[in-house]
Amino acid sequence: MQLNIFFNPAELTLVEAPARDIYIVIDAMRATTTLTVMCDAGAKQILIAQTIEQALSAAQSIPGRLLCGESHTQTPPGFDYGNSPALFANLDLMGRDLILTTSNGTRAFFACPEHSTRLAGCFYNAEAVTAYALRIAREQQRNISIVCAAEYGYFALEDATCAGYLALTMQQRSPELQLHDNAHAAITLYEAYPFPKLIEYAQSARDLIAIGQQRDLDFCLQKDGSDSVPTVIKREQETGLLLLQRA
Ligand SMILES: O=C(O)[C@H](CS(=O)(=O)O)OP(=O)(O)O
Repeated sequence: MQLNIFFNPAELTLVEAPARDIYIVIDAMRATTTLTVMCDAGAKQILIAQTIEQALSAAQSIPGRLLCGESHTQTPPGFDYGNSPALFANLDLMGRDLILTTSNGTRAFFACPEHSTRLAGCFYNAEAVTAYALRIAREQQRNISIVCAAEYGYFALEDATCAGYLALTMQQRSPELQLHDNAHAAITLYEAYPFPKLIEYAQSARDLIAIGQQRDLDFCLQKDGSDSVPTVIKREQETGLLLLQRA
C-alpha cells in the first residue's frame, strides 16, 4: 500500500494517474473544509461545479438547490451563500441540496481520474478521512494519493502542510504504508510550519484575514472536529456536476 502526494492538480497530467487509487483532495482554506461542514450540517446532496457558469446553468436546469461558492473570495451575484465554513457550521442544511463552486478546490476534484474514489480532506476531518481511506485501501488492496488543490496553479503551503498532517496520521496508523519522497517532504513541511507560524507564511491565510474572515481561518485550522468524509458518488448526467455524499 503506497502513499503519493500531488502538490498541484496539474501534476496529475504529468503521470498516468492510476484510476484505482483513492484520491484525497485537499483545499484546507476553504473548499474541502466547507464540504465537510456542509455534510455535518445535514446536506442531503452536495454537487460541485468547475466554474460559476456551470453552477448557474445547473441551478437553472434543476431548481431548488442552494447555490454556494466564491470567485476571488467573494460571493458571486445570484448565489445564496459564499464559501464560508464558519457560516455553514451555523446553518441547518438538513435535507437540502447544494451546489458549490470555488476558485481552486472544486476544480481539483475534476482533475482526478474520472472513475476514481475521490474524498474531501482537510485538517477538520483529518482523522476521519485518513481512517476511511486506509480502510478501503486495505480491503481493496489499493494505493492512496493526496491531491492538493493549490492556489490558482501555484503551490499552497496550507494544503501541503495539511497533506503532511494526513500523511503522518496514516503512517502512525499503518506503519506498513510506503511513503513516496513527496509524502516525506509534506511531513517535513507540516513539522516546519506549525500553527500559528503557518498563518504568517500561507498566502491564503493572509487573504482570509484581509477580507475579514479570521473566523474562517480559525475554523479551517481546527483539527479533527468532524467525522464527515465527503465522497464523490457519481457525475450527474444532466448537469455534469459531481455529486458528493457523506461516506
Ligand atoms: O474561498 C476561498 O477561500 C478560495 C478563494 S481564493 O483562492 O482565496 O481566491 O477558494 P478555494 O477554492 O477554497 O481555494
